[in-house]
Amino acid sequence: MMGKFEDSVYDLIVETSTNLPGDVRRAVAAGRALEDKATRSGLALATITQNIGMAELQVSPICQDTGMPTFVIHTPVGVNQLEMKRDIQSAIVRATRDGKLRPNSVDSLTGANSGDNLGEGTPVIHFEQWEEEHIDIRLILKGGGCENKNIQYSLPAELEGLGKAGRDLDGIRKCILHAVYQAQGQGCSAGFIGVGVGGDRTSGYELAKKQLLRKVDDTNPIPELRQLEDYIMENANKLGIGTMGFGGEVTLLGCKVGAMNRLPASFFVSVAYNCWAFRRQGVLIDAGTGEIREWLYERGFGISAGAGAAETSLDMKTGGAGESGVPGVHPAAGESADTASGAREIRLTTPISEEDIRRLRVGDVVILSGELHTGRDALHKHLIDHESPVDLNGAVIYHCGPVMLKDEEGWHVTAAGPTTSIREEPYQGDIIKKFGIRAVIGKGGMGARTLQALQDHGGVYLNAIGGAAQYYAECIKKVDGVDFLEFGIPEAMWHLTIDGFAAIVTMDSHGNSLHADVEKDSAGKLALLRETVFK
Ligand SMILES: O=C(O)C[C@H](O)C(=O)O
Ligand code: SF4
Repeated sequence: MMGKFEDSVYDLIVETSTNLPGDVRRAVAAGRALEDKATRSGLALATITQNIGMAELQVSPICQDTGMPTFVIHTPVGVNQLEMKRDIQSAIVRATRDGKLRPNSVDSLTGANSGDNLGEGTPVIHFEQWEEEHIDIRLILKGGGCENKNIQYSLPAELEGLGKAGRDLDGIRKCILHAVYQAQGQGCSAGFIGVGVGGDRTSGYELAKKQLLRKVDDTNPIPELRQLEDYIMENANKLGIGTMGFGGEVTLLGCKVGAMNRLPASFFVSVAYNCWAFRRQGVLIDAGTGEIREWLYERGFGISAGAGAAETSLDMKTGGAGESGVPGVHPAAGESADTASGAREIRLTTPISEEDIRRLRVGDVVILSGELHTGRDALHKHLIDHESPVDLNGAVIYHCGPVMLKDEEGWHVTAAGPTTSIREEPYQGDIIKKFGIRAVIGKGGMGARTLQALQDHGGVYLNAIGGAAQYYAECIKKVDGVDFLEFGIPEAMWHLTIDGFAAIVTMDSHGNSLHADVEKDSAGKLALLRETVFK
């Protein structure tokens, strides 16, 4: 029975992880059309577009964080759901082995990575029955960085900048604006949000996530909610947060709101924030054979996420491998050149001297060559009271948990974008000083303690483009080694040789932080949206 079902689920997983759907690509293209090309956000969007194309072409993960696989399934009465569950699990294991999913299931008490994406609570599978003849199976791969920016409000509430949010449509409006504001660039804006109004704390979030299954360009059948969605789409972009929190015109690409009944005492507004790498797809499956009958969202093939005109991504600008994959010519080492956006472009090779670092300013584009070392949560915690296995003097630490595959020749990088840096805020400043690190690469920015350490010691924070996992994987030329593989593949310390790795200085050694500036500026803009809109 259903002999092809496992293959069909495997195909759905690969498609979801590697080929961004048509409606999402069109939303990214619409965003690009609104953004000034010659800005940091314009560059970031161009890089994102390039990455979407590379992932499709190479059938490789769009982002290295392939998220928590979440299936929403409708089956005809009488279909064996236990058998389906086993097939889904084996498709997940196969997709992980093939590098289409990163091993992402971690034991919460021991920290052990199961290695195959199976474990207590993973994957998430919601079954429901229906009286149709086919099986409808939808999959969302939502990464941890944007999941961390989900937020739930309990009304009435007092919201920063917006004042009182009551139990009415205007109160909901304020919650949604606040949700976009508090995410800043950390969930890899420009994002998509699903909002659940009502329910309890659990069903409210479920409703919010279900909104993410709607097509980006659909219209809400409930008039008040349609109005609210339109209002949010128009006004959230006035916050000026921009792509990756770089500041700019485009912060939100989609907003979908649903409502359900609540208890008299509770009024929850639950917001599910999804990054631009909005990976969800679905298939209609023949309940007899298990074969795919139909894709439920337009597939991405041939749909440009670009705005049409030929524009410059970080990569093309710096003369690296462009969309054609043809490497260009880099300026000589250490040479700086001015670019169309007015940003200075500076080439550095590791190890980096204090003098070179002190010359960098917020807004500079740095093109790195040499070696870098990945490190995220487990490593930072470890380094606080242990020595490093390699010399980190003048070194570059990359907040990254890559997708890696091993064959006879050794390890290969399959996807390697940055992770959210703010999680390392409690450790980073001390670690920079203890080991003499000169540059930290990540995304979303860091806080006051790190900024102080950068100033005291002579260091910079470089913001890479979140989700651009194929783009960065191409800059990694060699895997030199690995330490702490026992932390699991994403958390291990990978030693990598890079060439032409481009990122933007967003915190420098002179006390400047673009993140602090954008946050302050957007707080001011949020307060302008305080007046009641829905009476
Ligand atoms: O885990 C990762 O690699 C990235 C994560 O999704 C993040 O946005 O921080
Ligand atoms: S790194 Fe960014 S794009 Fe990737 S899952 Fe995290 S939030 Fe999404």
